[in-house]
Amino acid sequence: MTIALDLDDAVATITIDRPAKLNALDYATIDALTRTLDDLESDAAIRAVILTGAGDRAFSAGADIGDLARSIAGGRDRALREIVRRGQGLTRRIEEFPKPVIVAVNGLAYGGGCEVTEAAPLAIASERATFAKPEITLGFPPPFGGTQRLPRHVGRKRGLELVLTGDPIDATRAAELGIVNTVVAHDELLPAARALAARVVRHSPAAVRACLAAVTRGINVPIDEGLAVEAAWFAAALPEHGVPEGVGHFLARR
Ligand SMILES: CCCCCCCCCCCCC[C@H](O)CC(=O)SCCNC(=O)CCNC(=O)[C@H](O)C(C)(C)COP(=O)(O)OP(=O)(O)OC[C@H]1O[C@@H](n2cnc3c(N)ncnc32)[C@H](O)[C@@H]1OP(=O)(O)O
Repeated sequence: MTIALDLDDAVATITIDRPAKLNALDYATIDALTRTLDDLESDAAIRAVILTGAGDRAFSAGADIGDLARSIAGGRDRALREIVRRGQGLTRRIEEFPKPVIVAVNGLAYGGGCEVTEAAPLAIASERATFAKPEITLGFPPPFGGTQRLPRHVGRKRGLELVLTGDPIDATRAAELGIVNTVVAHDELLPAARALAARVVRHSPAAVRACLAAVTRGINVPIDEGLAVEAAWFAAALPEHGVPEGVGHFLARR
């Protein structure tokens, strides 16, 4: 099995476990990650997901180039089906997952490793982490959303600098660009990710889901459409009857 899963109270930690291959994501690993996400989504006891890589060198060196080569050798239709549609669907899944996915970047995050970090709602980097979009060196643009999310989040010129050069940036620069929320000492990475998860899961699942969805589905639409998204998810967070638990707690304080 090339992923490991640890369940600790309300938080699940998924570890990509192919350290000899710098946690490159072959199709078997991608499919295992997808199945795990399915299970975690339906497990009401799980309220947040941490995704990290095994070892100290890599979060993920991206797609397994051997698998990519086999898909591409099979022709454009096979490459589009096996790489682009599969991958765009998966990173979109992470982006829209109804529970917070926190990427804990424990090393290099290249290609798909960088795209997964871009798609996740929250990310913390080890001070040793580096980020790159080397797909251009392989002869194609990033196919898992990497040409779409990054420029939207960091601006066209800063996004294009990463996509067009393929050059790595360090964790500090990634934090400056907003690719990650914060940078911590290497040994503090998982404790920091767990602490962030704890700060979120202390709130009601309905409120967390509504906040995630309102931001994710509203961020790229015109403001009036975004306000309609916000209104819909405000309504979705309210109970059928009475007031939300947090309102009741506040009013009952005295
Ligand atoms: C919660 C659920 C989450 C769901 C997540 C799933 C989302 C799907 C995302 C995956 C697909 C995204 C598609 C993406 O847009 C396209 C790509 O990612 S293309 C690949 C991009 N990556 C690269 O180009 C990096 C390639 N690697 C390198 O350049 C170098 O390895 C390095 C990173 C610079 C490190 O160099 P070195 O330190 O010298 O180490 P080695 O090169 O010797 O590597 C060690 C070992 O690992 C093997 N390896 C490294 N990278 C890959 C790889 N991408 N694919 C396959 N194998 C890789 C390398 O061959 C060595 O193995 P060995 O030869 O020793 O057997």
